[in-house]
Amino acid sequence: MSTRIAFLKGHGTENDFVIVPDPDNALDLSPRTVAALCDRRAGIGADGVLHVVRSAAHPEARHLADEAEWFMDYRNADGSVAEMCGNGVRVFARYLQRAGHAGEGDLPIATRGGVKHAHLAKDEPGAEPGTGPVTVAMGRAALPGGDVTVATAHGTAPALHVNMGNPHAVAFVADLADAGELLSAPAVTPAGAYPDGVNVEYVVDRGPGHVAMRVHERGSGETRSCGTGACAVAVAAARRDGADPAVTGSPVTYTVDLPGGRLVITEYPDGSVDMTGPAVIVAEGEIDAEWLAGVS
Ligand SMILES: N[C@@H](CCC[C@H](N)C(=O)O)C(=O)O
Repeated sequence: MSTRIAFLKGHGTENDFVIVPDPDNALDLSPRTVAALCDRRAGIGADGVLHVVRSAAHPEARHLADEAEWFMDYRNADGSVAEMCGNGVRVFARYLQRAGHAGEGDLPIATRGGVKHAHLAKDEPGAEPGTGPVTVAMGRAALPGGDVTVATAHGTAPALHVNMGNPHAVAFVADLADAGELLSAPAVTPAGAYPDGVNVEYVVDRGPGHVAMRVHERGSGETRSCGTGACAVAVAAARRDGADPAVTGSPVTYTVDLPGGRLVITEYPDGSVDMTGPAVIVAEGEIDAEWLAGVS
C-alpha cells in the first residue's frame, strides 16, 4: 500500500497551481518533482506549484517567521524558483482560509520577494463561503530604465523594464495577435538585460484606464494570467499615459483583462501597488508517493 500526499488544485484568473501543504517542510520538492506535478498529461497539470510551509520550517523564510507564519515556496512549471507570484499569493491565501489557518481580513504571507499582505474580502451575502475577492499589497514597482526590445517570429516591439519583485518586459502593441503563438520565449535585446530570465507582457488599450494583455512567463510558457505581470503592465501604462501617483498625489487604477479573467491594479502616491482578483480552489486529492518517488 503506497503512502499518499495531500494536494489541492486552485487558480487565480486561470493561472493554475498545484497546492502542496507541507507545514514542516518534510517533502523533497526537487525541480524534477515539480515539473512532473505540473505536467498536463503525465502529472496533475499546472502553471506552477504552491508549496505551503511554515516560515519557521524553511531556511529561506525563517527570518520572516515573526512577520508571517506561512511561506509561499513558489515554483514555476519547469521546476525553477521565482521570487514572487501575484496570482499565487491570492490562491495561497484562499487555501489558508479553507484549511482554517486564516479568516476574512488581513493575512501576511512570506515570499522570496518579502512579506506580502493579502486581504480576504467578506463574502457577498448569500454567496458560497470563501468566494470573495482577494487583494494583495504587492509592494513597489521598480523601473530600472534602459531600452529593451522583445521579438518573436511575428515582429519586434519596444518594451519597458519593470520589476515587481520578479522581472518583466512590457510591450505595448497594436493587436494581441502581434505576439504570435508564444510557443517559446520572446527574444529580449540587449541579451544581458535580464540575467535571470524575464516574463514578457504584450499589451493593448481597451479604453481609459483599461488594458488587455497576454504573457509569456519565465519557467511556465504562455499562461492565462500573471498577477505580477498585470501590476507591471498597469505601472507601465500609467507612466506611458503621463500618470505618476507620486507626482499627482492621487492613486491611479487600471483594469487589466487577461485571457483567464480580470485583475484591478491600483498604484498609490507612496509607490505601493495593490492587486485585486479572484482565487478559487477547485479540487482536493492525494498524490501517490510511489509515483512521485519514481519521477523525482
Ligand atoms: N504567474 C505569476 C508569476 C510566476 C513567476 C514567474 N513565472 C517568474 O518566473 O517570475 C504571477 O501571477 O505573478
